[in-house]
Order: sequence, then C-alpha cells, then structure tokens
Amino acid sequence: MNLLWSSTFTDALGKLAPQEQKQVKLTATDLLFDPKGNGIQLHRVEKTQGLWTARVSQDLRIVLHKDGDHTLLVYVGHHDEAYRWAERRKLVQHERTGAMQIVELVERVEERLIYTDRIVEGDHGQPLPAPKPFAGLSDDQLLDVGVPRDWLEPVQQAPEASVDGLFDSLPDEAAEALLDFLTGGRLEDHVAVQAAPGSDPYTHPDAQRRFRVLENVEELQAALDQPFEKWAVFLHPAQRSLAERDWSGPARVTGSAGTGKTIVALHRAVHIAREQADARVLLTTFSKPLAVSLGRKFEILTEAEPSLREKVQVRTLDQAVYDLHTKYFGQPSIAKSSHIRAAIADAIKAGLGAGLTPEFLFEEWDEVVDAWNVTEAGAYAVVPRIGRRTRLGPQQRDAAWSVFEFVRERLEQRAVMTWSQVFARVQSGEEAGQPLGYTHVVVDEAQDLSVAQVKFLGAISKGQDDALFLAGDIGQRIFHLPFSWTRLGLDIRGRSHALKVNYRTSHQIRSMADKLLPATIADMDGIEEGRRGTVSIFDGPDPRLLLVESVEQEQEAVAKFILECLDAEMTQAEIGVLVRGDAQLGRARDAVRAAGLDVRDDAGVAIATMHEAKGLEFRAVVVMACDEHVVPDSKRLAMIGDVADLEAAFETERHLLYVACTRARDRLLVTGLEPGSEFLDDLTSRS
Ligand SMILES: Nc1ncnc2c1ncn2[C@@H]1O[C@H](COP(=O)(O)OP(=O)(O)OP(=O)(O)O)[C@@H](O)[C@H]1O
Repeated sequence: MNLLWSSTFTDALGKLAPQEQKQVKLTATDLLFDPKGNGIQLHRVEKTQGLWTARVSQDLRIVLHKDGDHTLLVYVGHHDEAYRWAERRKLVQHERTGAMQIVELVERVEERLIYTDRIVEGDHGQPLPAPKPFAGLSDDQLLDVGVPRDWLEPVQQAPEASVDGLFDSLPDEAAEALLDFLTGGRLEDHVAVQAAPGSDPYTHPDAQRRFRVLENVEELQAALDQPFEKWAVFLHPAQRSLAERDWSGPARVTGSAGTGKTIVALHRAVHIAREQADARVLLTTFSKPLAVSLGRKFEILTEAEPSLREKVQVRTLDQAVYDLHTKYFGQPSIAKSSHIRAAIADAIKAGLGAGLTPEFLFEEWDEVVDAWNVTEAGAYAVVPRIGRRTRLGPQQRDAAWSVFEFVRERLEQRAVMTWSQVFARVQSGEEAGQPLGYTHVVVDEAQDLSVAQVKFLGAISKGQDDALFLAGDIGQRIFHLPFSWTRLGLDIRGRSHALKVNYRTSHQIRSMADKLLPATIADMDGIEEGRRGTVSIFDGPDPRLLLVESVEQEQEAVAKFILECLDAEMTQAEIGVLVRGDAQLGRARDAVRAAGLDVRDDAGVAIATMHEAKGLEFRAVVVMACDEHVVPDSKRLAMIGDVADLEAAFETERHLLYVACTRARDRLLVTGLEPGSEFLDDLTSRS
C-alpha cells in the first residue's frame, strides 16, 4: 500500500493557520505509517466514489482517495468545506492518456459555466450567438490532450466569455492545451503521452505533476513544512524530462521568463547528486544575489535528503574559479575597470592609439583582447571580433595593439589580473592536470555568461557527455552583448529545449510583456528560440500603463497603486518598484513615501534597479520612470564607441524592460513621463 499526496492537498494545507497545519501534519504522519488508516476515524463521502475523510480534529478533515493499492491525500479543510470539495470531485484514470486525474463533476460546477444561448451584439446592434472557440474540435482531439470524457461537451459548447471558469475545472494538461489553442497555438503540440495498458496511472508524466508517492517520513515532513514550495515536488513533465535526461553533450534549457528554468537547474543538480555516487556538482550563476537565492532554494529542495548537500556546491562561477586560482596559483588581485581606463588614458597621453577613442579602445579590450586573452599582435590580427562589426585596417589595428600592450604591461607592474586572465589560467592548469574538483557544472542565467566564462565552461566540459547543463533565456540577456558560444568551444546545438508553461506571471501580464520581444529569437549560433505558444497557469487583472505630465503625478499614481495592493492583502515585501538605473531610485523612494510607507531595506516595499531585479519576483510590480531618454538609457547608448554595437546595446535595453515587467505575478503598473519610452508603443501594440 502506497501513500501519495496531491498538489491540491498542498494548496489547501498552505491556506490553513499554522496551528491547524501542525495538527494536519500529525494525522498525515500517522497515515504514512498506516496508509489504511486503521487507527484513524474515516468516513466515506457519500456522493462520490472512493473518497473518504479522515478526522484531524473536531473541525478539520483530510480528504482521502482509497483504492486497492493507493491511499492519496487530496484535500484538507474545515469540516463542511472539505465535504463540499469532495462531493464535487472524482478521481479517474483518463481513458486515452492513462493518467490519473482529479475531475470536477460537471453537474456540480454548472453554475460557473454559462452555456449555449448566450448572445453578443453584432456591429449593427443585432443579436448574434456568442462565439464558441472550441466548437470545431472533435472528441478525439480533446481526449488526446487529456480533456476528461465528461467535459467534452462543456468544452465544445463553452462560449469565449466563460473559458476562464472552464480552465479552472479542467486538469492542467488539458487547460494548457486549450489555452494555447485559444491564443493561436496548435492542439497537436500538446498531445499527451499514452500510458502502456495496465501501467500505474500515478506514474504517467501528467499524473506526476500533481501526485507524488511518499517514500519516507523525511519527505513527508519536508513537503508539509513547505506547502508553498510546490516546485520542489510537482514538476511539469517537460521540466522533469529535461532535468533527468542523459545528455550526449552540453545541454541547455530555455524558455521565457517564469517558465521554471531555475527550477529545472536545481532539480538537475539534485538528480545528478542523487544518481551518481561520486558526483561533485557546481551549481552556479553569474551574480552573488542570484547565487544566494539559488542556495536558499537548494536547501529547500534537499531538506529531506541533506546528505546530497555534500555533493553540491552553490556559488558564483567567478567565486569558484577565484578559489581554484588561489589553490593552485595563489590569491589573485583583480583589476578594476577604472585601472584599465586609466591605463588607456595614459597610453593615449604617451602618443599611442592614434585616432582611436578611449571608449572604443576600452570596449575592444574588454570584449575582444581581454575576453579572448589575446597576448600577441599576430593573434589579434586573426581573432574573431565577435559582436564588433567595425572593421579595423592594419594601421588602426597596430595603433590599437600598442595601447593593449601598454595596458597589459601596466597590469603586470601592478600585479593585478583581469577575470579573463584568472579563468584562462585556471583552464590551462586544468589542461595540465590540476583537477577542478567538479564532475558536473549546472549554470543558471546562462544568457549572461561572459566570453571568458563560456570559453572556460566549453573547455572543461569537452569529451564528457553530461558534464554541463545550462539554463537561460536569450531574451533576458542584460549584461553582455551577444556572441557565439560555438566559436568559443561550447556547442549545444541539438540539445537546447524550451519550456512553455509559465508558472510565475498571469496570462495578462505575460501577453503584454511578450510584445517587447520578437516571436522567435536566434542566438549567435543560429539556434532559434520560439517564444510563442507559452501559456500562463493563471489569470489576473490587465496590466496598466500610465504616462503623465510630471513626476508628482507619477508619484501619486504609484502611491495609489501600492495602497490598492496593500488593500488586496499583499504585504509590503510582495510589492516591487523597479527603475532603469540609480538615477531614478529617488523617484521610486518618493513614491513609496507618498504612500505613507517607510523606505526600508527589510520587509518594506522593494525598490531596485532593473538589473538588480533579475531573479526576483513580486506579487505586484511598478516599473517606474519609463521616460523617453531613460529607457533605453540614452547616456549609455551615446557612450558606445563602436557604432555597430549600438543595435545590440539597444536590444539589451529592451530586454531590461522585459525582465522588469516579468517580475510581476498578479499586478503590473508601468509609468513614465510623456511622451514615454519608445518601447511602450510595443507594449500597447495589438499583435
Ligand atoms: N513545477 C512548478 N510548480 C510550481 N511552481 C513552479 C514550477 N516551476 C516553476 N515554478 C515557479 O514559477 C516561478 C518561476 O520559476 P523560475 O524562477 O524557475 O523561472 P525562470 O524561467 O528561471 O524565470 P526567469 O527567466 O525570470 O529567471 C517561481 O516562483 C517558481 O517557484
């Protein structure tokens, strides 16, 4: 006899008071040791088959499903409400896919659905029947994507206005397929796996996203302690398959913001640690705040298996490589960009670099010479100047090279190293037999890796099929200009797969933010990422966009929005106010103060730049100060020395706004001063 629990149970548990949750945990633990529930008061729910309630306390009941082999915890709540929930549902194995589903009884939810005779008004005021978007779909098509038989007709007859209520009643896989279809996608892309006859209906990939077998008491405790962290347990089949697959080379998971790439990276690291006895995994990303957040989630995920923590190290890639350098070559002293700029200025003063601007020379150093660790003039003449499309004639190249030699000598005199030099040295050490100490590297936010980091990862993963796993979204690249990974030795072609279910952001916010980016983005290796066809798993209010005449009006509007969110029972920490850069932070602070709130670092409304917001999420977000010269940042664009780089930098500004908008789960307000950022036209466009 197996004990299982379902995501509906976790959701319901999360809504109970802490004291009630404790009582539920005791009864659930008793059931783990005695799944038949012999010592517990059980009552059959009369109107539905197979459902029982277990008494937790005078008022609380767990709803169970019992069949020959399984006892499944499906819900928990106060007495009457728990019975009402149970009386509206049944558990059945889907006749086509073989997945176990919790199905709402059609006759009990009819009040939520408004059928057939709904009328809408035509162009000339004449009555027309309401459009039924799924009327043309056959029973077979609907069964293929997991619509339960009882729901075939309600789906086919549903008028457009009632589809939201319909989606709430359908199993997730069916709702996602229909939602994609409704927004222009193809139903055939969602045909579910069909289980072999006689196989366990709980092991079907679609069933595993909502049901979980409890292996031991530690796992039960971990799940009950973290009812909000559903991602730790219930993965989408596409997420699980990417995390657990054997790869024949470096692999990448992509997907638009909020599709669970970080979650897949975490599960991937844990999967390797669990499966391979001698694994030493580096779970990494590019910035410290992101690594801290990754580390916190990793702790949650391994709560029931703390022994796995010894096999996984979570830290930034820079930190990991810095430590390796310290171990093998001594502690490096890192050159700051101000050192480089000063050396370039001195070189120009000394008469070098004729005709080339300091800004051009700095970018050329940063993106080509240093990134590729070019140390000889001959190598500079042939290095692929990726991302730099301004051609240099031989004389200009010689002039530039004289500056770079000067810079390199200056750094040596000062005994400082660039990050690229640190990476290159550790890589050469590894090639000469100095072990890194990691068998696998899992990288989150890989779109923002630098040239030196990609080169390093490409080199260390060579010849090992499963050694490198990357998660990232090129539509969110905000720190570096694009470059080819393949030319740096990191080839993921044929092993890059996109996630399509958005768990973070409401349908309305995601649809608006998506308009900022093209439907398909290709990276510099020609790998295309299709961004359309992504569906959100929940709805919310339409995002708002507001252009005003003065900063005072903006402040007032943002303050009002914040107060509305607080009225809707959000905490201050669940609200984020994001701006393009440091120069606009004052406007954000003033708006928070105008709402009568203190500006605080802890537990207050979060105020951050768009760059800092990467990796964060909030229930409500205000993207403020989207003014004409702020987004894109005209000062930054004006400073770009290589004219050809302008276009790429412009795109990263667009990505920034996308990142900011997609931090919102339920509510989004975008504000700016008239006439507003040019990107706002895209946000409001119809397509
Ligand atoms: N299987 C899942 N079940 C429940 N929640 C999930 C699942 N997968 C992801 N989430 C939730 O969705 C949200 C977004 O996940 P995550 O941060 O991994 O997305 P992402 O694709 O990395 O986003 P971004 O591109 O913005 O960094 C998080 O709150 C996460 O907990």
